[in-house]
Amino acid sequence: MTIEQRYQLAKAQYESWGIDVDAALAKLKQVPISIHCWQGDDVGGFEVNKQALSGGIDVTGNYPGKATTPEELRQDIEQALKLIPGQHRINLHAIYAETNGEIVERDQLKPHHFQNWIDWAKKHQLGIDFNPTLFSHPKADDGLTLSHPDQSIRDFWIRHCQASRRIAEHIGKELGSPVLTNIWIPDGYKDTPSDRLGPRKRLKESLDTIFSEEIDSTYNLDAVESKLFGIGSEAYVVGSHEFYLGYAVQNNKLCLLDTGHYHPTEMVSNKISALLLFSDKVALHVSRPVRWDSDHVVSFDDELKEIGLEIVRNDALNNVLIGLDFFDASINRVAAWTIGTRNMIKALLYALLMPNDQLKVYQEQGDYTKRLAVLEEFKSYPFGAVWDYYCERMDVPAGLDWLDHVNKYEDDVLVKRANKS
Ligand SMILES: C[C@H](O)[C@H](O)[C@@H](O)C(=O)CO
Ligand SMILES: [Mn+2]
Repeated sequence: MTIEQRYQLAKAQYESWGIDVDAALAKLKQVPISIHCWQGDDVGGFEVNKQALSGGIDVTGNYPGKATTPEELRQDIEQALKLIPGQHRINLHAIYAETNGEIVERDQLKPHHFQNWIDWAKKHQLGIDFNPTLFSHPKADDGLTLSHPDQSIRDFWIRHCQASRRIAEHIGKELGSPVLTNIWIPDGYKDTPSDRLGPRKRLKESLDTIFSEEIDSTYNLDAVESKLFGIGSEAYVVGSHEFYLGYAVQNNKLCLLDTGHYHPTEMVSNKISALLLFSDKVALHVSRPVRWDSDHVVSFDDELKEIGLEIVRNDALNNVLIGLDFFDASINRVAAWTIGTRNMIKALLYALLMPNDQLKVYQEQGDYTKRLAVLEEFKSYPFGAVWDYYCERMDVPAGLDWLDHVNKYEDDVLVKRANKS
């Protein structure tokens, strides 16, 4: 049976529930996923005076063929994009600046240091998102940045964040699409602090200074990302969830929820509807924590499906800015992007193919038996047939065929690259 024939059968089954499958696919096509560039080079970046990865995050594995130049990184992303249906965005960190062999301090970064990324994004019709990088730097060696007791260190990082917002504004103007600028800092303490309030007061003041410069939201949107703990900040993180939730709501900023940044049984899917009642937009870093904030490649698991459902059933496809955040160096990095991004899109499709309106009615009527029965029944509906059809229509490989392309790319490009270095 062809993909088209399998699709027609699946479509009929979904349509018996009143689900408009073609409309679901048309909607899906419009949803951009912000794909993080840092999966491609293990969060290295291209600074001339590059430092080891710090900030309490870690990448394990040594799969051959890591991108070591901006050209290689872009080439690898292009390969992944050929295997991912839809038109997406690329999420950059400030350390991916191109400075022509010159050492440029992070507080001195300018829009032109990202011109190659902008030109490339235009060529491939991609949006860009941005992150100041407040780690892997001598001024973050003690794990403190915007909350540092030393004013001069705080000022340096404030200037870096200000520079980042200006870069984002420029990119937003150039690409005609607002850039999400997300601030994440590693600040915290390994052991029980003797003062929790002081560092948080300093962080609040630093953020107020950073955001005191008005930037048009047509070009730039600001987000703040909390964390529960990191390596070396096990006891206390300055930018906790409550801190940033309060800050974002009070200051009209986006709260960015990273799925790896909460207690292991605390689910981001359960937070989205709560936040959307107080904020027009919410941002996500979809990741997969395995026992801790391990940043595994996103899997098509229960939590991912639940995130997709929460976005779709609350009609929030335009309100939830979906970004990815994982970095696995133990497998082919192009495959990592492909698997994780396809899974995110699959989760949205899965949600679009649910009888969400009926399920709400069952709940309102107190018919929890039917709610559970239908939710379970749909788990074995022919979702894969619709997914394959979508991939084929979007001109990317259906099923596992994408892996042949990755294997060929590995032989043609990655192995040769690894052998050269
Ligand atoms: C590269 C980091 O993962 C990223 O900036 C941040 O979003 C994070 O999640 C740190 O744990
Ligand atoms: Mn994150």
